[in-house]
Amino acid sequence: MAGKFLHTMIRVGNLDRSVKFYTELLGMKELRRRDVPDGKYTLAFLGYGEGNKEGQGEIELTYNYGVEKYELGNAFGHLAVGVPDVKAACEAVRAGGGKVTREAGPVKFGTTVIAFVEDPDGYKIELIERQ
Ligand SMILES: C[C@@H](O)C(=O)SC[C@H](NC(=O)CC[C@H](N)C(=O)O)C(=O)NCC(=O)O
Ligand code: NI
Repeated sequence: MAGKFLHTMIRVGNLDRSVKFYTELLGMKELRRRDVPDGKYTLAFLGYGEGNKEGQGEIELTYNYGVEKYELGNAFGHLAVGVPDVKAACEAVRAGGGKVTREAGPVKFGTTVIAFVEDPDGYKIELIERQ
């Protein structure tokens, strides 16, 4: 079956808090937002460049009215973002009040430089060094 990866959806407890994190600290752009009062939820789609329009994946932030916290469980791993300089990206996240949970350095048993940061809901985001 032909297909195209479009997005990953995560539920967040405060939409503007998450949009601020992904745009101001990770450099994404809010591409569109859709409020669905009948379903009591709001969606915000974020990504780099034009997102799906230029073949890039997007993150779909889902806010359910009045739900401020979720149990993340032990199944979710991480989202991954490619950046030219992981160490600098970690410093930018830290300077913006974000949490770096694994400092920049070669991946265990490998050579690619990675780091991990957490978003405001505690979802892990892997930063991978790539030009
Ligand atoms: C726009 C598209 O990418 C969507 O994912 S909307 C799908 C819709 N989402 C929700 O209902 C989100 C709120 C819900 N309370 C939740 O937390 O998942 C959805 O899942 N619709 C169900 C359906 O059967 O249409
Ligand atoms: Ni979706």
